[in-house]
Amino acid sequence: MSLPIVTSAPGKVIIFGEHSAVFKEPVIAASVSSLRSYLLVTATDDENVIELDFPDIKLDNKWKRQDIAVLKECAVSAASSSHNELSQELGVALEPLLANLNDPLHYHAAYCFLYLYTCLCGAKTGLKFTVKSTLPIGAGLGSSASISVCLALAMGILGGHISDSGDKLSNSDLSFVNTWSFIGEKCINGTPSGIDNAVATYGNAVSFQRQDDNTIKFERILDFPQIPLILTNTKIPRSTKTLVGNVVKLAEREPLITKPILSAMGHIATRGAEILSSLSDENYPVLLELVRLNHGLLVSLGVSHPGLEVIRSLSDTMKIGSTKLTGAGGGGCALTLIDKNASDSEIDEFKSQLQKDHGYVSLSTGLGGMGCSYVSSEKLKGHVASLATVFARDTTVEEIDSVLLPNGGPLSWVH
Ligand SMILES: Nc1ncnc2c1ncn2[C@@H]1O[C@H](COP(=O)(O)OP(=O)(O)OP(=O)(O)O)[C@@H](O)[C@H]1O
Ligand SMILES: C[C@@](O)(CCO)CC(=O)[O-]
Ligand SMILES: [Mg+2]
Repeated sequence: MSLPIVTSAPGKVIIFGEHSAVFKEPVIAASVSSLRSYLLVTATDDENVIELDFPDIKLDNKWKRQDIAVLKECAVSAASSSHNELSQELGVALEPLLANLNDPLHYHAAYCFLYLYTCLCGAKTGLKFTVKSTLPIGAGLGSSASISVCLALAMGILGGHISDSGDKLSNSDLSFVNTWSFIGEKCINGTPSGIDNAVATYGNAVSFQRQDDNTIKFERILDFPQIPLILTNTKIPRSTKTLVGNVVKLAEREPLITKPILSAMGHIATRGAEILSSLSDENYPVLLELVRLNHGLLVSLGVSHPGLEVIRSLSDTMKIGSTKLTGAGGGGCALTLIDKNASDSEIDEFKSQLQKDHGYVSLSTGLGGMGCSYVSSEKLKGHVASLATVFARDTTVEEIDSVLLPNGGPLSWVH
């Protein structure tokens, strides 16, 4: 395997079914292929270390060969056991390597990295992993899944599980990345449903339902319609792990109340999928209604935030469309599905009021597009200097996009 290598994965928007997905209800989500994470793997100067450089969260950490070597046995056993649960033994063995990381953002990112690395690459050293993302972190757009997918794909190639000589990722490559990025999501989030990593792996749009036996009913929706929506980032920080944990606790405390709420959310996702598969001017208002219903149920589970209600309330007042939180909620992003009667100037006014009065940022983006992808070292020849520049600290989104964004930049991506 020659270096450098670059991998990438998109963010996602959940249209219907966040939180209920964790309780094995159906969920529909689409990739946001213009907002992505990118991972560059290079050789380190000191071949006795592995280095993790996550400039977006100001984390740069190195581990020595002997620290990694002691994990070998439990990593082999974790890699060969069930891929639905994390290995407690490996978790305990990793603790001393994470002991200096007090910020939970750092801890979970490094835990995900080390868990995947030891399982997929063994005790190899001499590698540096640098991650840059154009996705807002912790805002509901699947940043954690996109970095897990980047890591799983790169480590799949480095560990010899995925060949980097083809011109396409095979179904079994994608299934490998999906399985291991789910493990990475577990390291960051505890009990994810697997929807975020599935969308970041496969791209486009996906309908997904975890079954009671933990298998997944999964459909790739290749002709997902472009629905007119506005994403608004409140920039209110929150953690998916905490929000999902709170809903799980509520469901344990009040099963008779929460079960019908969660199953109603599942019915919304099923109905939403039906409407999206035959979207027309006639049934479009039903989609708006489903967004309103879905948000109301999420509010009842306690995962909204006054800052998100500002967006919902303004879109109702101005009759712009229907708003729901997207992702885990508690802050982060809301999506507003635009009412076809809303004029362009009203939509502009809606965005600028949210910006002026609350400092919120509107993200205009299409849905769907490329899932995980990589550029092999062969195809990176001639680009090494520009890669060093964009993966440095403090590069802007525009600078990153100009070099790395698939379908626009100079690199030829395999996907
Ligand atoms: N660019 C990045 N660099 C390093 N770590 C990151 C990056 N992006 C995400 N992470 C990790 O993922 C965590 C955020 O994940 P979290 O699941 O809370 O939010 P999200 O994935 O953005 O939103 P959601 O899960 O609701 O879609 C961070 O705490 C960090 O550990
Ligand atoms: C809140 C949640 O439903 C979506 C987070 O993007 C959690 C999950 O499904 O893993
Ligand atoms: Mg996440």
